[in-house]
Amino acid sequence: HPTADVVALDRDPERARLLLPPGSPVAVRQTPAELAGWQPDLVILALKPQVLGAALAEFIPLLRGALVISVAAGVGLSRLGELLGGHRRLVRAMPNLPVVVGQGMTTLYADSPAAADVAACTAVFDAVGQSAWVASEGQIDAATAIAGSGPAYFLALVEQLAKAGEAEGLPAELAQHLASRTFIGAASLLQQDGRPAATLKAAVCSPRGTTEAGLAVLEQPDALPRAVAASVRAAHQRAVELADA
Ligand SMILES: NC(=O)C1=CN([C@@H]2O[C@H](COP(=O)(O)OP(=O)(O)OC[C@H]3O[C@@H](n4cnc5c(N)ncnc54)[C@H](O)[C@@H]3O)[C@@H](O)[C@H]2O)C=CC1
Ligand SMILES: O=C(O)[C@@H]1CCC=N1
Repeated sequence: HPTADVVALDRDPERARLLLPPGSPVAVRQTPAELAGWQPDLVILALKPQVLGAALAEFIPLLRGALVISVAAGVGLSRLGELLGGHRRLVRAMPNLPVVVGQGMTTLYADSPAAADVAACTAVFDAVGQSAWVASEGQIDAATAIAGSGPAYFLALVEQLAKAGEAEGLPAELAQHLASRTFIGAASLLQQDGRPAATLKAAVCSPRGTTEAGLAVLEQPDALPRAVAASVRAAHQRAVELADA
C-alpha cells in the first residue's frame, strides 16, 4: 500500500536489504527494541520454525493487539499463541517462492478470524499472487507439502529433464534451455488455456507417438505416481514434526 509504513526486521539487516528493490521505501531494522513505541497494525513472522521458540519473546512488546501472520511451516496456532504470551489475533499462512514474481500461491488459516482480518490477509497475499483459506488447521500442513514445497519438485523435474536430454546426446546448455522453456511454456499453457492438466496432457499425445511412449514409462504406478505421493507424504510428515521443533 503506497501510504503504509513498512519495516523489515532481520537480525542480519544486510541480508534483508538485498531482498529489497533499489529505492524501496521499506525501512530495515535489526531488533524489536529499535522499534520501541511503534505499534504496527499487521506483523508477518517469517522466522524458521527452529528459531521461533527462542526469538518470539522479544517481539511481544511490539505486537500489542496487532494482526500477526506466521509463515513458519508446521508451527501451530496454539504454540504460536503461547510463544507470543497469549496473543490471539493470529493467522497461519503458507506462501511459496513464486511470490517474488507475483505468482505465489498462499494458503491461510485462522480460528474464527474477524472479517476485517480475513480481508487484510487476503489483500496482502493476493498482492503477490493468489490465496485460499482452508477450513481446518491440519490442511495447512498438507498444503505446505503441495504448494509450499511444490516449486522445488517442479524445478527438480526440470533438472532431471535437462540431465536426461544430455544423456540422449544434447549439449548441456541446450538441454537446460529446452527443459526450462518447456516447463515455462507448459505452465503458461495451463494458466491461459484453463482446461485441466490431464486434458492438456492428452492433447500432447499423438496416437502411438513419442509422448505416449514416454508417459507409459513415467506413469507406471511405481514411477512418477509413487515418487510424487511418497515425496508429498514426506514433506507433510516433516511439517507435522516441525510443530515440535
Ligand atoms: N523458503 C520458502 O519457500 C518458504 C518458507 N516458509 C517459511 O518461512 C520461514 C523462513 O524461511 P526462509 O525464508 O526459507 O529462511 P531464511 O533463513 O532464508 O530466512 C530467515 C531470516 O530470519 C532471520 N532471523 C533469524 N533469527 C532472527 C531473529 N531472532 N530476529 C530477526 N530475524 C531473524 C535470518 O537472518 C534470515 O534472514 C520458515 O518458517 C519457513 O517455514 C514458508 C513458505 C515458503
Ligand atoms: O522447506 C520448508 O520447510 C519451507 C516451507 C515450504 C517451503 N519451504
